[in-house]
Amino acid sequence: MQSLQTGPLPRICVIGYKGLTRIVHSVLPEYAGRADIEVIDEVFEQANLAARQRERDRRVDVFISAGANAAILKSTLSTPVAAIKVSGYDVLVALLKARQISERVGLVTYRDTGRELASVKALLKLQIDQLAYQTADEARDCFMSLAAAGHTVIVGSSVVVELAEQQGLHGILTYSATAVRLALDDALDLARVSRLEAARHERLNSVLQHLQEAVLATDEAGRITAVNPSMEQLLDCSAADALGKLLSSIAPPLSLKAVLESGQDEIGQVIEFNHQAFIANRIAIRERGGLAGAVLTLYDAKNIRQADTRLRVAARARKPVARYFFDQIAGTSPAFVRAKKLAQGYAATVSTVLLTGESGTGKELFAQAMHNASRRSGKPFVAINCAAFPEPLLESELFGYEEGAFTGSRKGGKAGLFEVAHTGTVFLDEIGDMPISLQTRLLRVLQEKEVVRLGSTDTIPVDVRIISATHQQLMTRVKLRQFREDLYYRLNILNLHLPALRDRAEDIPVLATLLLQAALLRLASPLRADTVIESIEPLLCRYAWPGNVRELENITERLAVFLSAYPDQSAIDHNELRMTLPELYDTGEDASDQTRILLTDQAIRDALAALKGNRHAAAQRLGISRTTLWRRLRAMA
Ligand SMILES: Nc1ncnc2c1ncn2[C@@H]1O[C@H](COP(=O)(O)OP(=O)(O)OP(=O)(O)O)[C@@H](O)[C@H]1O
Repeated sequence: MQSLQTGPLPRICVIGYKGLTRIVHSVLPEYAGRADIEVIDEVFEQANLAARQRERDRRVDVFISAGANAAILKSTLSTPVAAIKVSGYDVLVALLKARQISERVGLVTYRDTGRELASVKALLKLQIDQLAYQTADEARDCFMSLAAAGHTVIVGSSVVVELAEQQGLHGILTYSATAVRLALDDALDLARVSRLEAARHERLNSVLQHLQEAVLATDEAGRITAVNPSMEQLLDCSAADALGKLLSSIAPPLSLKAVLESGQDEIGQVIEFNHQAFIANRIAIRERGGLAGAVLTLYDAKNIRQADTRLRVAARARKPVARYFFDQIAGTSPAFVRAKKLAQGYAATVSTVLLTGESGTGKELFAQAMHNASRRSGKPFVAINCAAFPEPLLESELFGYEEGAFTGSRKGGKAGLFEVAHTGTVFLDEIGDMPISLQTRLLRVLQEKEVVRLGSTDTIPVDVRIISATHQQLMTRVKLRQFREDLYYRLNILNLHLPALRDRAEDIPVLATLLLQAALLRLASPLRADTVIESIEPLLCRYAWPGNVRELENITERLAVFLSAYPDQSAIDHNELRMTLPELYDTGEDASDQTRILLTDQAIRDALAALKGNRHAAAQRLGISRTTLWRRLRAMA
């Protein structure tokens, strides 16, 4: 036994005997670096044992042997076997050697060499007695009868040559180095093909192993030839126990008999197995035109239902999206800039955010911008106002329902907002108004990351980020036991307070200008928002803005409609404006002050004239900043 090469080369094992192995050794150097070749010097049963051992240990890609040895190995091993074949030329060379010793030669061949030998005999003018064998015992018998017939020179395989030598006769080997080389070349080809085949098999197997679906295959008789781990689990039976058994005896409801008989595939059948519903596909396997077996694939009906839900949600015409980005959020006051920076930082995290602030301060705007600046951008953004729905409706909106969950429930059920928002963000506005029973369900979603539809027991995994908002003091509600404390801490991981508009007065003219300009544009008015806003700035800044930016939006909208009736700004009727925006005038201050609302160029000139050009005093009297006065004067120049 000898190993000439190591490494990831094709592994070849040559099993020969005496004379043959000597020839093999003589050619091995020619294969250095091309194959890892082991040579075993054994015959028949011993050779077979040695080969089986190596096959069990997966140490060999291809075996090589000759004559009866090769026939035995081929019938017992599943590893490929390349045979060293004796050619007519090899026999001719051996007979020529024999003729030098005697004119009568005994020839023992593996199986009958046929007509080829007949012509050789005629050419050599030799008396050749030929006997053929198939088994080891027959080889021995052939030799014995030739020896008994008085042959002194016997040509044959290694075993025959050895027997001759033991009897003091001449034994001449039929094998040649060329025959060995041909067998080695065949073996290299076989090894390459079988390695490719093994790699493909391994790849397929690993796909099968990792499939969530339960898969099994049978041969044409219905015996199991492959099962994956999901199927093992379902059958409650290991692959080792299942392989080779009749599927109909292990799991009659899964039988593939009908497909094996008809050759017709059965796709998408609903079956029940182990009290679970499955969708079953039974597919016939065809090889070289004939039916070679069948494959069964079972899909868990629950997973299919969930996938169906996702598909329906994905197919909804209007996708729930966030429209706002941070750069669309206007405001330059330090308090606002701080809040925006903090929100941008939060956007980069995965944590839950609680936004607090009065109504209309921009909480939803911030939630959308955070979503769009997060890794979830492009995924759904779903907002719901928890104060806007009665409890049962809010529950079904949030968690969805199964068909038949309640009277009037929609056919096919309905996905809740958490399902719709899967992989994205859910914005829960006015969270402080969520009824306590729903707070418990919400907490479950946060903890388990799964929802259960109304009327169902199936859990649906959801991956959502939650941003909630409130204008209330949530802690006070916690103390009054109107809000669950554990939920409060779950929601309030990151906190962002948005300042009221009156607490960031600097932003009022900025926002008012932007909002008015947008409103004027919508009305196709040529007026410039900045000059209008400058003229009413004191009035805007004096107002408390209880409705914050939303209220400012409403007022600028109204103002735009009013202004669009005046193509010439200087002709604006101040009393009419007062009627249009009464809340701004309702400050309890002297009415004479309020007449300055629309600060015309003339009003500025008048003030400066009265105060002898003192800009500081004029700005004070006009109720505007010196910068505003300076800008207006420059525009008037
Ligand atoms: N900084 C801002 N820049 C531009 N528009 C703003 C800004 N802040 C708020 N808005 C606008 O004001 C309106 C109200 O904002 P939003 O709905 O986000 O407020 P909210 O705090 O969520 O209100 P509520 O608590 O009443 O739901 C929206 O139309 C929004 O576009």
